[in-house]
Amino acid sequence: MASRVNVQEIVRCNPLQVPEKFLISRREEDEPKSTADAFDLSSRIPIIDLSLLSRGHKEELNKLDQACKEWGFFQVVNHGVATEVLQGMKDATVKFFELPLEEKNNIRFPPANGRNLEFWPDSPNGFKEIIEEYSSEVKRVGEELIESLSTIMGMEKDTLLGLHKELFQTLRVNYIPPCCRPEKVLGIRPHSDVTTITVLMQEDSVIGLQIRKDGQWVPVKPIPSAFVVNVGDVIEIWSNGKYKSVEHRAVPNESKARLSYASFIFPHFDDEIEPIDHLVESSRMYKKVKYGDYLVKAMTEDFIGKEHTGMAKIGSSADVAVLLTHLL
Ligand SMILES: O=C(O)CCC(=O)C(=O)O
Ligand SMILES: [Fe+2]
Repeated sequence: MASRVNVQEIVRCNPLQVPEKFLISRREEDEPKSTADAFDLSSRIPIIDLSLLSRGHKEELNKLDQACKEWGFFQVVNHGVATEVLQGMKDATVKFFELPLEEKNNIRFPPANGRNLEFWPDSPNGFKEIIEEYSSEVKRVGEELIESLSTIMGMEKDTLLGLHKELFQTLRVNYIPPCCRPEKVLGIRPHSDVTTITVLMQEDSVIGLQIRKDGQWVPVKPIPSAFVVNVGDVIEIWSNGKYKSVEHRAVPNESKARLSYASFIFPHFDDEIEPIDHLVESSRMYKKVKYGDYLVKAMTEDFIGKEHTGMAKIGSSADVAVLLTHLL
């Protein structure tokens, strides 16, 4: 198999030289910087107690509603996933990243079709097993959150889950090496997630995730053992824009590597996504899209930030282009 670019090797061989392709573009340099205001906003990112939420606690459901409307992001505590499982996942992953480069280069890339243990590497010892344990716990957390989303969207608890012909889940571990020029480099470019929801575990001691809010890049300060959850594009479309799939990015740290564990929860490729009738108040903002087509286009074309959501927006430039070709 052809070897892939390995950022650990790049940093090991030449820690002071950042390759051109990792430097932020001019367009991204125009982005707002994180200011004191951003740090202030950061302390207002909602914190949701899953045990209350799942028992139908009214106040907690209201908090979720506000969080999805105003932030698109929240942290989840009291989720019931044992600390040993969270730590076990982190420990095994660190061991995985310490494996020799040749061994990592021999790993097959899975097709993007959801959770399948067959595609995860056998070493380090116990890696597959902890991934399975961690992922099934995260799936339970994801399902409980989707049930509460269904409730706050004015539907029966199981309606949203039922709109998924099948509920898929994938796990991506992001590794961002320490970087000598953190202000010039982006670890993960600005994007919104093409998911129903994303459940992220971050390092307890390294800040890296930033979300776009009120024209600022707001850091999401880790709360030990909490998950960071964000509403994805699918919920934004189903709710006709009431709940926001918010742009976010990850920046490197000067002295420490940062790992993050993103579990993406999303529908079947054949599912058709469109605003749910009773959530359309005045005008319909999104048209019907086939999830698989939307995902593939979002992943393969050169979009920045939330540009790809234009594919589903009524009245976007993509729409006008189609109309023009029909008229000509
Ligand atoms: O590393 C992070 O905190 C964010 C990861 C992320 O946004 C993603 O994997 O989609
Ligand atoms: Fe993301």
